[in-house]
Amino acid sequence: MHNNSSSHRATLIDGRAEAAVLKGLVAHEVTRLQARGITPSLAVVLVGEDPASHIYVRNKIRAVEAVGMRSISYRLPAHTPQAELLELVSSLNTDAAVHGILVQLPLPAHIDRDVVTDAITPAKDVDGFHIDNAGKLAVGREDGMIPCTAVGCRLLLRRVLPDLAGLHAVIIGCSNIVGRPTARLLLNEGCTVVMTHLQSRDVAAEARRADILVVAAGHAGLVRGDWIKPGAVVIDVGINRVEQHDGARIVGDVEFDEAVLKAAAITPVPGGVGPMTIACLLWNTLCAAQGRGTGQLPRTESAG
Ligand SMILES: Nc1nc2c(c(=O)[nH]1)N[C@@H](CN(C=O)c1ccc(C(=O)N[C@@H](CCC(=O)O)C(=O)O)cc1)CN2
Ligand SMILES: [Mg+2]
Repeated sequence: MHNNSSSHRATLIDGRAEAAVLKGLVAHEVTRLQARGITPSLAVVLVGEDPASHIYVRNKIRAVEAVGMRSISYRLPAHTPQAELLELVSSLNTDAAVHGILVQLPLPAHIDRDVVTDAITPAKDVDGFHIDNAGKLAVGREDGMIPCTAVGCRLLLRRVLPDLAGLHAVIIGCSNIVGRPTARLLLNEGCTVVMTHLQSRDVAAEARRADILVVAAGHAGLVRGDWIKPGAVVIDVGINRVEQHDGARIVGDVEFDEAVLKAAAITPVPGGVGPMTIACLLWNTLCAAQGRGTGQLPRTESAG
């Protein structure tokens, strides 16, 4: 995938179309489970008033219900004591009618995120953040729950690169939600993976070596066109709200207008990774109801 001509524009990787294909697959499987008297159920817990979190939670609940699953939502005030949140998690763990449990992040500062995620029964941990699930992925196992955004990134990459083995993948940003699990999945695919972060000496130089560049730094416009090797595939995980003269706009971490002239393929923001995160959450909830981890997603026919 190499193109240097000045008229070149990258292929857009359509996350909405890809997500629709996956949602269709989940909806079909939900029908089969319902025929056996099982309705997959997801408990969604939101603590506090973060406006973006409210939107994400609302979108997740809609998506859950659109594929025929059940959602149970809990909205707790920002001052909720950690012990109270842990009690709720504990009651959801023992409720046989609840298959998946999701605690929306970020949590208020007085709550220890790790304590809460580790309180969720690993088999119901549809975010894949529990230390048992993270640990499985860290040692190359994919029989646990795998974080939704990472699974989504891999699916989008596979759409344009059927064989990832041997490719040089550079990840910018090493969060437990995105960067680290995505690195693990790409390592499992046979990529050479470089993980970069705030302390990395020369992130641009690392990025320029990438066949696959995954950017999850949370920094609008961080990646410029000259950071991208011609023909690279760019996955932009960033979601940044920027104010402009004509109102607010959502942009990624990649300077899209520059990158589109260099990359072979790129995910847009919005409409790239974001919709896949939600579709993969539905898949994980289905898997939890089936009593198994995320597993391998079937290779779907082209979405677009
Ligand atoms: N418990 C979790 N918390 C958080 C996660 C997570 O996976 N589990 N990820 C993010 C937020 N997130 C889901 O929770 C999320 C963010 C954005 C999108 C999305 O579809 N974005 C749109 C554009 C955004 C917009 O228009 O506002 C897109 O990219 O097209 C989905 C999910 C942090 N917290
Ligand atoms: Mg997106």
